[in-house]
Amino acid sequence: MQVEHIGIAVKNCNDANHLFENLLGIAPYKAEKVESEAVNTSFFHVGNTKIELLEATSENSAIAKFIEKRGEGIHHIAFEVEDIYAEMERLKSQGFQLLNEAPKRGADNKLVCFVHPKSANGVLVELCQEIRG
Ligand SMILES: C[C@@H](C(=O)O)C(=O)SCCNC(=O)CCNC(=O)[C@H](O)C(C)(C)COP(=O)(O)OP(=O)(O)OC[C@H]1O[C@@H](n2cnc3c(N)ncnc32)[C@H](O)[C@@H]1OP(=O)(O)O
Ligand SMILES: [Co+2]
Repeated sequence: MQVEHIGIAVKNCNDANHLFENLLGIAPYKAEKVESEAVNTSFFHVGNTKIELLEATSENSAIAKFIEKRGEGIHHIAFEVEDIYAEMERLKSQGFQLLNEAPKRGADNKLVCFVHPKSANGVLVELCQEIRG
């Protein structure tokens, strides 16, 4: 299985873009607003995976709540899956608590589903499957 991306909650995407440009020595390859999650994102390629910076666009965003409670930092790990519907069924039957009933549209042309951190050793897990065709 491949780590598709690591999500990092930031207060300000512009500032964080500069910081990560300096840290990694490369520029972000894309920025995308995801309305359904109330976030602005930007992405950096790192080896076979990506860093996703996430800034809240509303105070109801999961990112705003996270930063309020815990401050900036690593927010989630996303795993790439071939068949998100099958993985959701498999994880449900294993007792994991899924945060959405059906996959939803994420950034970067992906269908995504989240697993509650309370059922995954305190780690918010995102499953993502590329939207094909
Ligand atoms: C664009 C897309 C993409 O890549 O395509 C994205 O990534 S969007 C990324 C943004 N979207 C999401 O994260 C959507 C899924 N997330 C959610 O539904 C929510 O953020 C939850 C994970 C359910 C947490 O919500 P909320 O804080 O309101 O719930 P809560 O107060 O009941 O929190 C329950 C406990 O989980 C902890 N908690 C909250 N967020 C956490 C996180 N990211 N990692 C680890 N623990 C976390 C809280 O501190 C709390 O712990 P204590 O009980 O110990 O105090
Ligand atoms: Co993500």
